[in-house]
Amino acid sequence: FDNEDNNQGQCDNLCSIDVNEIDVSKFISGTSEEKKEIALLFDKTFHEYGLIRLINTNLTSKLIDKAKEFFSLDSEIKMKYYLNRTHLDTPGYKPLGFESVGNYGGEKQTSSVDSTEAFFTYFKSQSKQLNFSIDTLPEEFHNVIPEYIFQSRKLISIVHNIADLALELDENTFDRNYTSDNASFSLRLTRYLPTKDQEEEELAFGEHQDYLGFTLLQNDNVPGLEVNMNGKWFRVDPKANSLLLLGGQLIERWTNNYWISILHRVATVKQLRYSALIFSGPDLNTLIETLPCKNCTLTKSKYAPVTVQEHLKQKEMATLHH
Ligand SMILES: O=C(O)CCC(=O)C(=O)O
Ligand SMILES: [Fe+2]
Repeated sequence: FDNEDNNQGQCDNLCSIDVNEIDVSKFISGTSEEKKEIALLFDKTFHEYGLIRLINTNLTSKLIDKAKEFFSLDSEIKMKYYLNRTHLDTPGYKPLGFESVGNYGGEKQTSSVDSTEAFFTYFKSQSKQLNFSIDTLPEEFHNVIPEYIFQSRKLISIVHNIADLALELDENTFDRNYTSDNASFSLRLTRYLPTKDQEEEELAFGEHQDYLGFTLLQNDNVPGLEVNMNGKWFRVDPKANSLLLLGGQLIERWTNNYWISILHRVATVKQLRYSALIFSGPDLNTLIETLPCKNCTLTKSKYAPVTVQEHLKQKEMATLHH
């Protein structure tokens, strides 16, 4: 990690940060020595920063291309897919102004006019069997969403393998919690509208930590993502053909704060901006308590054990109070 432009002392607003990278295909085909080396970098990076870049993965940018097509449809057409919050198994569209995203507090306010729209797909098991019918998806997504779900589930498993190795835990420690039909994965496609030449910098998505396990974040080549490290905000510049990996709050709880769940937010920018996020969550009845890893157990557990379901309930309450 480097603060790229720090030396010149002239980052015009925030400095950008250079994110450590892991070559996933090298992990898959690597010797056990190479795997260990990658796990070591993963461990160090999640301990110090909580953010890593993945390259050479099985995920392509096809989904983002299709998201651009879908979001450019007339609002009337998109509204046919309106998200029904009581039927979360059915994928759906959240229009502009539906709810203010991520107004979680923090020093900076989110834009007063909600400037994001999204398409949500909740999914569960790791099989090719989907928990929704393909017909409920807009045509643009018929091929790409099932494929993305399947491939991202595979990638999350590999991330879990790296995490097991990094914490010197038994094989399958992480992934075995994500296998029942009760696991809570979701795909969120988002379009952020550009700023309207305002003087004042605003946020499109307020500062927050993700709630659950690991998050895969794919952007198009547009800036906007900002992360907080040791109290200071940095820009994360986009990089083609890569994904970012973040840990949610359960990663912090599982590791007793040895690994970091990074605080992040999205600034409004001058271009349209798209992102595809996969949030991975263990089975709802999994009890999250400190894992038996050496660095996790150096101090007494900072958290009481909690089930994923209880944790989610507490989070929903917390956002309601903002
Ligand atoms: O769109 C992005 O780049 C990040 C959005 C985000 O952090 C989230 O949806 O949790
Ligand atoms: Fe997030």
